[in-house]
Amino acid sequence: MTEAADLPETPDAVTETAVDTADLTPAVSGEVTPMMQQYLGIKADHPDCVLFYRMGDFYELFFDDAVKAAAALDIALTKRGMHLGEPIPMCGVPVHSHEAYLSKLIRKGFKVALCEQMEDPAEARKRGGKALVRREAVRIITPGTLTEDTLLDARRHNFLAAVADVGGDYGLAWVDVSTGEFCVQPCTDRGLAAALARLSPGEVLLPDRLTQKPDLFDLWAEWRDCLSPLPSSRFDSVNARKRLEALYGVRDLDGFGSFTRAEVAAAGALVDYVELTQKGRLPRLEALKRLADGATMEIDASTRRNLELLQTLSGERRGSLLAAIDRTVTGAGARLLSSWLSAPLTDPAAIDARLDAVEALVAGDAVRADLREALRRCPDIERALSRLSLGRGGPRDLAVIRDALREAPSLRLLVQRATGGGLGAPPDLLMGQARALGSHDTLVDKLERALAPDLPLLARDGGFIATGFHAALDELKALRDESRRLIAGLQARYCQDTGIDSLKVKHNNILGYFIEVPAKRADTMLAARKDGDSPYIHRQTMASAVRFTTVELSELEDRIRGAGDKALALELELFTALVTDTLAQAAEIARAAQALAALDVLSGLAELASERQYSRPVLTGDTRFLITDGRHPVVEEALQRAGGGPFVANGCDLSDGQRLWLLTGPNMAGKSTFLRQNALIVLLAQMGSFVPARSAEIGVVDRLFSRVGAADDLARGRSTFMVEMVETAAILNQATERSLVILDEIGRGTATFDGLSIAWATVENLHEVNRCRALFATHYHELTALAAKLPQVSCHSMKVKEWKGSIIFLHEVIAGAADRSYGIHVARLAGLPAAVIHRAEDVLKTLESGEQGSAVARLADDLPLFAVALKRAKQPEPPVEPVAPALSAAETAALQALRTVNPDDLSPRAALEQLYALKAALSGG
Ligand SMILES: Nc1ncnc2c1ncn2[C@@H]1O[C@H](COP(=O)(O)OP(=O)(O)OP(=O)(O)O)[C@@H](O)[C@H]1O
Repeated sequence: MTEAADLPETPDAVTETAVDTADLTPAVSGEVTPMMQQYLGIKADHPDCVLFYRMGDFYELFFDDAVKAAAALDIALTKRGMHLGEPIPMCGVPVHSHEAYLSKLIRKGFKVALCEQMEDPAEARKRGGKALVRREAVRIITPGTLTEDTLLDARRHNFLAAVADVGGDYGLAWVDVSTGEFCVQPCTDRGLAAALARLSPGEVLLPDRLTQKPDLFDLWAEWRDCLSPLPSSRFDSVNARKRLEALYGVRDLDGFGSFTRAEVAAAGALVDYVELTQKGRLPRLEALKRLADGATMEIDASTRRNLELLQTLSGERRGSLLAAIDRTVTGAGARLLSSWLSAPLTDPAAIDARLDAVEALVAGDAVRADLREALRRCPDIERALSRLSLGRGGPRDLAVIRDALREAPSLRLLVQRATGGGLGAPPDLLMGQARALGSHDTLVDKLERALAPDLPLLARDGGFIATGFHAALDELKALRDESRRLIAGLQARYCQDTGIDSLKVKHNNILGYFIEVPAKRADTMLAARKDGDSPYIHRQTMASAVRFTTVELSELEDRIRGAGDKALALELELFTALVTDTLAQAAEIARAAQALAALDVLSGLAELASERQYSRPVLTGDTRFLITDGRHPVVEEALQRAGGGPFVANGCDLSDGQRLWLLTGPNMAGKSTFLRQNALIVLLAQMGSFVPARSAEIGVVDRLFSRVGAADDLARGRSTFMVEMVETAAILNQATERSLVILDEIGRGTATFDGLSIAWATVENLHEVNRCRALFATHYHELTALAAKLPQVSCHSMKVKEWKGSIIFLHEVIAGAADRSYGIHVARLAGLPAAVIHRAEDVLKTLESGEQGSAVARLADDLPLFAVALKRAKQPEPPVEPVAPALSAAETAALQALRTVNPDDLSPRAALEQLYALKAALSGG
């Protein structure tokens, strides 16, 4: 954030006296001042935005905008001027610190239109004393279109997404405006939910019409804070195709791949929106890429949340899988890692390509260390490039590009040394990155020569071109600096002449250079002036100081301003030329940026594997699942950090014949940890990472589902049990033979028998219908009886040791069902009062000896097979015959009377009377 102190006090800053009440108060009440007319005109063009109206060194907000923003920003709401006889509510933020306020507003869901002064106030004055400074909205800032580093998280993508539908098909497009990544994918409505969950966009554009579609109500509720509905006409696929063809300068978009009409409509609407918000300036957008349906593992939003992939259930990064595996050293690498983790692949060959690269870097310790060291020196090119292409970049963005590209040659050499893992040559994926790094010597050399060591954030602050780069500029700067030395000399002379030690020559934007002396010392100077023999001309009297100038000082100021203005103008010209040179190679630079990010991710994954002894998984096209000595990546790390005992590794074999594991065991024994660790191992394997296991053979998983943990979704009016059932329903309706399902304690949120029955039927459905690989943890020991009936069900339990009336959790998964649940032991551990524990033991004894237990145990034998139940479910329900209710004469009369009533014709009072009359008729009155 630029601090006030960084702002140059030079005469060239664009200023205007901050809010002048006169500009906002009409001479005749009821009229509208020219400035207010200008404001209202711009505001009318941006009705859905908060308008930041630039006035000198402030952005001012008026009327409703001021009221809303003052509350959201917690800043003072005041009143300034009059409009139609009423005072105008107003608040303002300083320009130099406005980004912090902007970021707060955007995070709270506002859109902001930035309205700038388009000319120097001096220019406006030339048109006439009262002429208004020209202003225009130069940009609309929305959550999905941010580019400033201060508004973005360096380690996270910020996607803007658009959804379109054409003839029942959906198309999803997304772009990261700050990096230029631009993709589309075809979707079904279910796939749409999973894809949005994967991208986690900051803003979602959609046609108005879709907000009314009942099937999607739930989905929109989930994204309600990010939705930007637009007129449906903006999603016209024919216009969108033309828009995209014009963007890429091609005659036919098919050269980029074949896209559905819905995809084209979504991508076109996105480009339009970006152009609209950037007021006609498009950022550099990469060639449109298509993510084929099924190319990545489908993971729905609740599974992502439950497995705490990118953040924990409480919303923190720390404690998530991402935080545990992130060893990247650059922002771009961190963003790519999070994309890979969000979208694990399903093609074994593509996964193997990544694993080959990781393996080569695991084996080459020295290469990896050098590579990571070089990457650490690479700043974020992607975002710098995007700011430059939007005309919003500064000298530091050029330096970023220079510094990162400078590393390309040494990185290329390092990659060529990555031949570890018994491979004769570096793996293809690494070599591909080495080539993509490209050669940028000429540009780097030019930027190295051009840029000064200390760079301002904004080009307009000047002083960023290195001495020696441009002779004419050096001359102007020498002249300007010489004049500044003369000013210092003048100050010394004036101190001596007046005998006032505290006399200073100062500068501000309104007066320019002036001489300032404390008020109590000014009398002699003022008196001398009256006598006519003083060079000091009075300019301004303040409470504590008096300001003067001299003819000499004014002349010097003109010289300084002349040289300074010329130097700055020349610097800006040189800046534009450097930006043009850089952008001419934007595509190559972007490729290099992506290669840097990929190298960072691959070497980070290798670092992780070597640090934590992960091993390379084997991915296949079948449905095998064999993990030996698997560990939970997050719990293992947490245990280690806390200095706890070692993590107990556990295997899992879901091969044919035991596709569905029923896992029983006491609370706290480690069931959830085991369930999750297997899901996380699959995720890691399919994203191309080594895994925390001695070995892992996994037939690629198409969809991953988890029903673990429980939380209310009060925002959507769902109780814990309802959430559980909605998630279970999604699994049973969607899991395929290639899916992996993790279910933790289904049915525990309701009455015991209801819960058991639901859990029972769920296991049967998974076994008979979904036929997927599944892990099912439960406290319902009765379920283990199913193992006898269902060939793929295999019972496992968590090993515990009883010792002196207490239990010790061994965290080891063993074959067979647990014989008891130890719930009361855990309750004792948790500190429940002894009386409650004793009473609970008595109750348990009674229950276990009673009839209920044996009744449940007989379930497996007595119930018809699930297949029979399934057949029954598929038969159409017999039509329900309407039964005419028998009514009394009084009821029939009341009903008759009710039919004749037209509620719209009744006043509230008459309605109440009718109601009394009906009640009376009912009781025969
Ligand atoms: N394999 C393991 N090795 C070492 N410690 C473990 C292991 N598994 C779990 N733990 C420890 O035991 C704690 C409880 O594990 P977890 O939550 O998985 O138990 P649970 O059986 O699912 O319990 P509940 O039924 O109450 O949910 C974990 O927080 C962890 O500290």
